[in-house]
Amino acid sequence: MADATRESAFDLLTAVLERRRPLEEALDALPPQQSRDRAAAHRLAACVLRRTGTLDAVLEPFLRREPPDPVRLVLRIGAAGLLFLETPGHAAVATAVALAKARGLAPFAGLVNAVLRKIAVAGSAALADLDSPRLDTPAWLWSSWGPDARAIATAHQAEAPLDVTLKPGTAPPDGGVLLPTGSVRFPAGTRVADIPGFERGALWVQDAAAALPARLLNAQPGERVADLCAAPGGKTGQLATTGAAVTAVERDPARVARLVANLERWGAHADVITADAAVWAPPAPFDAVLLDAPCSATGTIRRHPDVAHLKRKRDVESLIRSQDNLLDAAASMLRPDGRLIYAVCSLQPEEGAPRIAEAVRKGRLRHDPFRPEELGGVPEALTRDGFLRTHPGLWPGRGGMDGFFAARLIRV
Ligand SMILES: C[S@@+](CC[C@H](N)C(=O)[O-])C[C@H]1O[C@@H](n2cnc3c(N)ncnc32)[C@H](O)[C@@H]1O
Repeated sequence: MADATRESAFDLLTAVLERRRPLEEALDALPPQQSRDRAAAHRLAACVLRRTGTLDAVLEPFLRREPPDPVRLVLRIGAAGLLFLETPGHAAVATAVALAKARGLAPFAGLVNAVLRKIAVAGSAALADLDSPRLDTPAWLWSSWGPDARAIATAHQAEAPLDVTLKPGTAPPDGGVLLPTGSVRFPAGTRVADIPGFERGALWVQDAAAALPARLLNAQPGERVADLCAAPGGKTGQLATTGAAVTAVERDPARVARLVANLERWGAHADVITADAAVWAPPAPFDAVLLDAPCSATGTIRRHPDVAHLKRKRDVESLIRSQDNLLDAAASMLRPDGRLIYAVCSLQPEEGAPRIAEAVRKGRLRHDPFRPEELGGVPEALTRDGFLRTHPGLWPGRGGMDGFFAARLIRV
């Protein structure tokens, strides 16, 4: 019998690569009988997505002709186990052969067996001389990242650590490392539910870089603050625990429900509005607005390796139109001299500085550069123009961080 983890991983990978569904969505859609192996299947599928180019390069010399896509998937799963997940050779080969049979690919079982046995014999020597960071990165992304491409792509090869944001007054939990920016970091693979304080809502999962935009807004007690595009609410939680009066705007009702449940668990209060932030008008202007705009999310590839497979260059072109619209809307919500933080979890240059230039050109906002003391914990993320630019290659000795761009604008 094929093993359930590999069958689930095969189904997850088919959903992502054939049906172009996000990996998280595919995980949620696993039938209940497969959900027991969810974590292991997720890890295996994520490894294949992270290392697809390398796995195909390793398989290449052993394939005389192009196998059907599902057979290639079985081979990638088997090779990932052998080369990256320390699966013993005989187990990786036997489970891949069984998987081929279970998924109606019995005529290819002999091929799977022969190819994987050869890779098992070669071991890590099969990886020698391969430029993995480059092989595992789509060409359009590599070229868009300029001189940082190799550092970013190298960081993408490893599983990301787990970062949490602490509610003010919470002591850093045991086992975590307090980062210079205030987030607490746990080793990759840590289950958040196992961290003391999680159950009582004293902390929530948020990458160290993702925690910076809300800090840079510097919300003060009593200020009226808006959080636009708010769900699942990591940034709303940060703002609400400053004592500011927070209004969170989110358009997707299912995600609003998650946001409300999260705020309740954290004991944080915000007025939650279900609306399109590009058209919603507040009853009175805000002192400050955080706009965490929808984006290509390429800054989260190390956590969501499916993004590198699913996003296309043309997606960025349509996203920047909605970013410009949301910036216009955010400007309209601010009082004179009110401040706006624009943030995106993207590594794509078009979603960063040019959006700020466009907003400034329209005349209602001016750029207010971040000062070095505001980014004391991560000075390397401050650009010469006064923007925040993080990427996974920063903090190489500490486990990196997600890719974020942020800028501050003032209503004139
Ligand atoms: C990057 S996520 C936001 C993450 C969130 N700020 C946090 O820190 O947890 C983007 C969110 O924006 C929402 N969204 C996208 N376009 C929107 C719009 N025009 N108005 C309101 N919400 C929007 C999406 O439904 C999604 O929940």
